[in-house]
Amino acid sequence: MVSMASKGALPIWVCAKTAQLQVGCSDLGARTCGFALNLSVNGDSERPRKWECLSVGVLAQRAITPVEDEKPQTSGLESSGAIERTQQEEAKVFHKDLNLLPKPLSALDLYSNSNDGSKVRVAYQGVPGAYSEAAALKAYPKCETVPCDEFEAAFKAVELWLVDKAVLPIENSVGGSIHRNYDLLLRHRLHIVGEVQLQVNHCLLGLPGTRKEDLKRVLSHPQALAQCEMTLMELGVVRVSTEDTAGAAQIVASNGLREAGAVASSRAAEIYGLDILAEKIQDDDDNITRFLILAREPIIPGNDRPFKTSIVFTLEEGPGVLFKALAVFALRDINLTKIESRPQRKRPLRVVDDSNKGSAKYFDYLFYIDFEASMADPRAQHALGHLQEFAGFLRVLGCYPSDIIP
Ligand SMILES: O=C(O)C(=O)C[C@]1(C(=O)O)C=C[C@@H](O)C=C1
Repeated sequence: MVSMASKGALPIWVCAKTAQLQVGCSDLGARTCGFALNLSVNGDSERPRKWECLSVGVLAQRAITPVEDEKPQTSGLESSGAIERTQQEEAKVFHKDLNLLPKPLSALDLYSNSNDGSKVRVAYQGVPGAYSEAAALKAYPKCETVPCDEFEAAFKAVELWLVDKAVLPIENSVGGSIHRNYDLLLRHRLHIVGEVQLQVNHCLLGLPGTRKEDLKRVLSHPQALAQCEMTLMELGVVRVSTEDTAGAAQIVASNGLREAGAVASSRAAEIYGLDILAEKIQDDDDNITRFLILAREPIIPGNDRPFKTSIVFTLEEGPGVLFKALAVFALRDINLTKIESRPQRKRPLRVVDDSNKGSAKYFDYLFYIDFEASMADPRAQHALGHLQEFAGFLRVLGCYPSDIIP
């Protein structure tokens, strides 16, 4: 079967002989994109000979699709006679409009040279209208935003070259850390290449014509519900968790829920056709969420503007080790902006054998630290060299320009 590679999606190539599937532009292109799927049905590991564009995936929204020339070579045997004619007929049927011909993948498709991010595809968790999407647009005003259902899907989308970057929330000034993303940072091998600080002004949304007094339930992301605790207490509504704030607005709108409201952005109200029943309903006026921008490659640390570095490490057992670890920064006048500890999942308990007093168990932690210095700064290099003396494990998660709220 051959179907047309429409604009806005990735082609899936199938080998007629082995039924191997490959997603991407060409043999080379797909490898470059890092997601060749080889599903051999009969165990035949022979190099595929005849490739057809089977269908287009829902994996991506913009075309990164091959031109005819980019198809993997067909052997002389198979390109002869009837097969060749059939292919020519198919080509006529499917490529009448030259604009529909897929464009070759170029370096510009993968990296942006422009500051507005017009060539960048950025994954975020949630649906259009989520704050994470706003954060992506703050970082790359003309980027193409790609919604993902889970944080992990956004990590994977970058790893699989489906997108260039991911923008994910890491902490909020009221609600605190988003632990899931700390854990995922360690599990995945992406690099932090930037941060976005976003002022989050929550609105209470409802179907057109509803009044906030009529609401019995309010739906939103747990972080957003926590950030609006006082307003929601006053309203006396039941709080219902959703995957993201805009998703809550979508549920209220698409189900025509008259007795339910959503805590979400004013942009979500616009997108899903809801009324804004109250504005700035967060407990703290300065409600800031900090997002991280993740990419496959690190950026070259600079010292032309303020930079931050994020690291994660473990410490060996001993008195004052955390104090010593933090001192490596204090000694060099390096300011720490964040410290977070997470349990070491594979080794949550440490058993200390002391025959006089029995066995004591302590929790073992991973420490995440952000500090205000670039890795181009010798102070930061020396601090990390010093830290290695106490750390069992140390990884630099990224070095990136600090963001500011204007
Ligand atoms: O639900 C959204 O809109 C999100 O982008 C997620 C999120 C979060 O996880 O903290 C982002 C910003 C706000 O703090 C509330 C929710």
